[in-house]
Amino acid sequence: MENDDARARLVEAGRALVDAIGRTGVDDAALTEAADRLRSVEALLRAIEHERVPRITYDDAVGMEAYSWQRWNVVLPHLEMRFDGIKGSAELPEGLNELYEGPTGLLHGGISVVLIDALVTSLAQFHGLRNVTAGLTINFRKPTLLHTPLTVEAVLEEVHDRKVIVSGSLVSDGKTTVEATAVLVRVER
Ligand SMILES: CCCCCCCCCCCC(=O)SCCNC(=O)CCNC(=O)[C@H](O)C(C)(C)COP(=O)(O)OP(=O)(O)OC[C@H]1O[C@@H](n2cnc3c(N)ncnc32)[C@H](O)[C@@H]1OP(=O)(O)O
Repeated sequence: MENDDARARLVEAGRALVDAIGRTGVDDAALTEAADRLRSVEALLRAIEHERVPRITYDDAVGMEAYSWQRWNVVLPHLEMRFDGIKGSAELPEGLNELYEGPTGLLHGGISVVLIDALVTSLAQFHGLRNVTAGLTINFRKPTLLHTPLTVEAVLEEVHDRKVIVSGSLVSDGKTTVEATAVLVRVER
């Protein structure tokens, strides 16, 4: 990829912008001016486009003990994933903010599912098991607070012919708030 530092700076600015758009209380004239300016920034960026948002490929993920998931995607939470044998984990040291709110002050359950699904499927990929999620059982045990450190955890439980079972959980400030079991099915590509 081109210069990682420059792209990281852009993505960080983009994440801050998305947050500011969500919370702004400025008047209509300022909203209109902001929209016009953003359209010109968009045109600048679209001068050269990738077909997809750059991300790690399946082949690169096999055996890679640490990687940044969705580092270049301002829409999804960025996770620093680590893999060690049958275990995987990912940290969000500052937790997530109101952009991801479900019940007031709490993380939306669907976002918890995204975090867990991302880690369990990536753990299987680390082991060279190319997969899609076929089934996911989720239990929301406790509310997950916003702005609270989060850890996502996964354990590779069983590997069958095509089926792979991985358990996952979300830990918020030391408490397990969400537990999951995923049935992954191995696919050709
Ligand atoms: C970092 C790198 C980034 C690069 C790559 C990043 C990819 C990461 C993926 C991210 C995770 C996702 O979001 S994945 C997206 C969401 N998921 C999907 O779109 C999947 C849609 N579903 C399908 O395509 C299909 O249903 C499949 C492929 C899952 C299965 O279809 P199939 O190939 O015809 O196989 P089938 O015979 O039905 O099933 C195979 C075996 O699995 C079992 N099985 C199938 N479904 C289930 C189920 N829900 N619960 C229990 N078991 C099941 C069957 O009983 C059978 O067992 P047995 O007879 O063998 O015992």
